Amino acid sequence: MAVGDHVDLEGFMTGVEKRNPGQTEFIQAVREVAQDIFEFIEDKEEYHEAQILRRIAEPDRVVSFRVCWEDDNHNIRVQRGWRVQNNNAIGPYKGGIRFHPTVTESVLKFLAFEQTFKNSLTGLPMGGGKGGSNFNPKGKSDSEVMRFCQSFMTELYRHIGPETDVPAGDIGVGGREIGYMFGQYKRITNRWEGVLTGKALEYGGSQMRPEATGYGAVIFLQNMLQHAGNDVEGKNAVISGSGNVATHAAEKITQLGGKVLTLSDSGGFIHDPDGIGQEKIDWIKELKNVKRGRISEYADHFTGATYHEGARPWAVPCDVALPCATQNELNGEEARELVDNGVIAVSEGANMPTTLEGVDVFHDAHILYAPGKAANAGGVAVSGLEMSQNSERVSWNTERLGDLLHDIMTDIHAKCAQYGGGEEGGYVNYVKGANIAGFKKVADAMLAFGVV
Ligand SMILES: NC(=O)C1=CN([C@@H]2O[C@H](COP(=O)(O)OP(=O)(O)OC[C@H]3O[C@@H](n4cnc5c(N)ncnc54)[C@H](OP(=O)(O)O)[C@@H]3O)[C@@H](O)[C@H]2O)C=CC1
Ligand SMILES: O=C(O)CCC(=O)C(=O)O
Repeated sequence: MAVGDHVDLEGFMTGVEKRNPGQTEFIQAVREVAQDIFEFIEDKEEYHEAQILRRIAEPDRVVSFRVCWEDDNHNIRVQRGWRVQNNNAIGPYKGGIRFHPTVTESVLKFLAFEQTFKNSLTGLPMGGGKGGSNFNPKGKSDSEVMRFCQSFMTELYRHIGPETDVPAGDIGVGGREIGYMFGQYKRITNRWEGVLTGKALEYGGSQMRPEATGYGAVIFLQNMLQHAGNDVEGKNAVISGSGNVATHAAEKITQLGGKVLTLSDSGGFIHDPDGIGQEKIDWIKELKNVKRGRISEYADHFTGATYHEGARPWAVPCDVALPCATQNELNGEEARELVDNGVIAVSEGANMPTTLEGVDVFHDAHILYAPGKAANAGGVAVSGLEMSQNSERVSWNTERLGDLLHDIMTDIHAKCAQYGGGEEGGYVNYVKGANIAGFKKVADAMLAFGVV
């Protein structure tokens, strides 16, 4: 037996905490996975012997670099950039880039760790990675964003490639930023290749990629509800965020006959009892993606809607909730409020938006609860399909991609139900299901490689 084998969960977590001091988000993400995996591998000696979980919880590498750029007033600005390459057992590293002032190494390590399980769940050959910078694109001119992106890529390009690591967008990185980064990669390397996903259709992007994460989270929600004999139709939904994921989740809820009551940004949330239907969603997309405005402006524009400064939307009574903004945006108290108000299902468009205490509240109340690594996997899944289209030099149509997204989300639901089912009263623990199903494929690949 190898040294350190068969430590219990707490012993394992003590080691993770010692090796990653102060990295609270990373430690939280590892704990959430480890508690299920310890139970799963209890009688599976080969995973213990090969120290599989310990190895997945240690990124293959973390690259950190300086990003210098010049603002419009000719001041030299210095930011930090990172790429965390967590695990490439089943395919090239794959995962988004986040530009936000709250970005730290801990945040990117948690995201890359989660991505490893998520990408495995999609069934596509993709490993897990994530990158970003503490750069804040808000309030910057297009020229400033372009200069920052070019400088960021001038270092990043040496660590990525279509067979090595394929980044995409995340918070603060949308079509504009992907365009600037792809242009710079092409300029430096003199190669046109599918090194980024989330590209525009004109230069190798995929149909359905912008919609995929939000639509996927609602398809997963629909699967959970149908598995329990219910449906999205007629349900009131509370959604947080007003970016790519939130607006497309709202769109899909509306298409399936539900009513969206709220959206938010980091300033507060809007509540529209009449429902935020397609026309209003289009208005918000324009507000956020073109005018780069604040969600508070919605309440000035649409009568009947109210804006709640500095608050989150979880106290608004609803049937289903979709956190689609950021990590730890839904705590234990808010989860209890949702449960007390009669929520029946929660589907996470964001990554780790619910605190560990909040997750326990949902499980104790037997709420249908889908963790981000399963529910928001539609985005990276269509990114994987964008990679396939780029390699083949073809473009598939919207219908084909929509069908593939639907099938992949339905398959992820089935895997979660397989590994997370069998609980009292037929309850499915989707966290456990996602963790085990995601882990197993990566772990078995790692076993095949021996000690590397
Ligand atoms: N884009 C994708 O394909 C995928 C995204 N995700 C996850 O979904 C979530 C949203 O990403 P996406 O929609 O792409 O990002 P966007 O940048 O398009 O939108 C982010 C939204 O979240 C809000 N937000 C960001 N940080 C905070 C904060 N600290 N507190 C409150 N609100 C905040 C933003 O408000 P404001 O404008 O005020 O900052 C904005 O409304 C993230 O967790 C991301 O990791 C997961 C899978 C794929
Ligand atoms: O499309 C991708 O590669 C990654 C999307 C992403 O960042 C995520 O799934 O969290």
